[in-house]
Amino acid sequence: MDTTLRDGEQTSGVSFAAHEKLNIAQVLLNDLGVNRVEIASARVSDGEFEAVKRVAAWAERTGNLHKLEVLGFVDGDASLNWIESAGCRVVNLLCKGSYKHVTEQLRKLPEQHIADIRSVVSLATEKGIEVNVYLEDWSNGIKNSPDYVFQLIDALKDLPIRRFMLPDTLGILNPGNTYEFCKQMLDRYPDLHFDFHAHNDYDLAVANVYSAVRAGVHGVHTTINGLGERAGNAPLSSVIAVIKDHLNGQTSVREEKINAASRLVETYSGIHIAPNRPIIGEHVFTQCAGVHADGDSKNNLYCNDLIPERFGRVREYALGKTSGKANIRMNLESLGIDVDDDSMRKITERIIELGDKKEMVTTEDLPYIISDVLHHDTMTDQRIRILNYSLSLAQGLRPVATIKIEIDGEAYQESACGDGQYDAFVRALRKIYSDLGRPFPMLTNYSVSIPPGGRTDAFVQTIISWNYAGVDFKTRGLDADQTEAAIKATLKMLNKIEQ
Ligand SMILES: CC(=O)SCCNC(=O)CCNC(=O)[C@H](O)C(C)(C)COP(=O)(O)OP(=O)(O)OC[C@H]1O[C@@H](n2cnc3c(N)ncnc32)[C@H](O)[C@@H]1OP(=O)(O)O
Ligand SMILES: CC(C)C(=O)C(=O)O
Repeated sequence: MDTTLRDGEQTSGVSFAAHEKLNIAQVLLNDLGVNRVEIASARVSDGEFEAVKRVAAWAERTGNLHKLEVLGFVDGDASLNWIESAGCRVVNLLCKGSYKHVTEQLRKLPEQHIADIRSVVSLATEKGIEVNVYLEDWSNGIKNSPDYVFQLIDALKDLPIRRFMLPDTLGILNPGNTYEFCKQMLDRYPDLHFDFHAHNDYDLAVANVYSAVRAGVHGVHTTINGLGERAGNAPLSSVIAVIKDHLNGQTSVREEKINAASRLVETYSGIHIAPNRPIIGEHVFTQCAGVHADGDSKNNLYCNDLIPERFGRVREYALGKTSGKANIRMNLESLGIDVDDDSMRKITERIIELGDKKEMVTTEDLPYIISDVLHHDTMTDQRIRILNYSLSLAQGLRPVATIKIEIDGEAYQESACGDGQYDAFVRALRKIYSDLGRPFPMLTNYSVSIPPGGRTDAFVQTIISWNYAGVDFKTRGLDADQTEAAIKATLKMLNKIEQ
């Protein structure tokens, strides 16, 4: 069960708009093939009610309604009415899984709490709403008040409850005791369905899911990109890979769709994915060390089972201080450039030198480096050139760009207004491309930074991400002026798409 839209939205700073919730639910159920999604907590807000209504209407039309779940409270008919009016049919009832939570948060005796739960379950059954039960703070409960946990389950086990869901609410478990506690539940209640819900406070969420599955739980909860309260939940990407590769298990999730889903949630949530996050991080399929690149060219000696293509990604070879000839050759090959051994040595030396200065080098920088190092103009191979441009910026007026470019020796000129100087530049460029009937890539990200480590000569680095014919790539420009850096990155893109 994926709870990106409920626990994931409990990440500090995250709030999904209704259309974003709908889109994420569609991606989870249609593209990824997740079995169930938890889309909200009941009673949260009017906006949340509208969002749930919208997702439920779509799910009803497409036969997915039984896969939508909403967290509800033990509050008589209040949560149930909310869920019913929003058009949903499954409640995940938030019951207290530790003695501490019942007595200190609800300030009730276990018997009173059990009576309240019974009454909600009975109301839900009357309304035709299916019930799953969360045992909130179960990990603490099973450690410190197991008698209460068993009293609760003994009292509920014969009610129409489809699943009992065991949360490690505070992320306090480790792989050893997750196994032990889950096994205890499964052995004591062999006829009940148990889900495990991990939290990542000790960075053990995925390891704990691994142990819970080994112990035999029937379902696990995940979120895209590991979003969730505090340090988050178990990320779907890693859980799917671990179940397949380490537990020899099968899931319904289509691995090759994971990357696109992660990027979508990254955009909607505004929570950046760390570049070294397994499976989905930007750099996790990039080999940096020369020895690794060399080994890959000799029967993929440095590849494991996490083949990037499994997850809709590609292997890359970084260029920098730790590059050897193998890294550079792989990149040159991808550009269709062949150089002799002496030139290769000189290019390698220059890239190492740039790496020593903390400069980032991308594949698209290579033709420029080659021109510079070999003192011959490989740039004559460049089919597109920017001949002239003027950018205007005036108080109270929209910026205007006039540009003149050359494509295969033919010059073209256009002007356009934009929201900023670079936007105006790109709009003018788009006009030329559109008049010529040439496709133009989609700009998917734009970041400006000082090169890592800072530079005294005040250079700025603009890295632009593009998508062209379904392929994602980046180009980089370095200049004292931010807009000029972006224009340099754009020129690299224009020539890259011609290859
Ligand atoms: C571990 C988890 O992730 S649990 C996540 C549960 N989901 C959420 O909390 C969703 C977001 N929450 C909200 O929008 C709000 O907190 C609401 C609408 C649920 C309640 O709002 P408020 O009425 O303002 O109460 P507030 O948030 O201050 O306190 C929570 C109340 O719920 C009670 N409560 C806690 N757990 C439960 C439960 N399982 N069932 C019923 N009531 C509960 C608390 O005892 C407290 O009641 P009190 O005010 O009478 O002491
Ligand atoms: C909803 C609750 C049970 C939860 O997310 C947790 O305890 O971690």
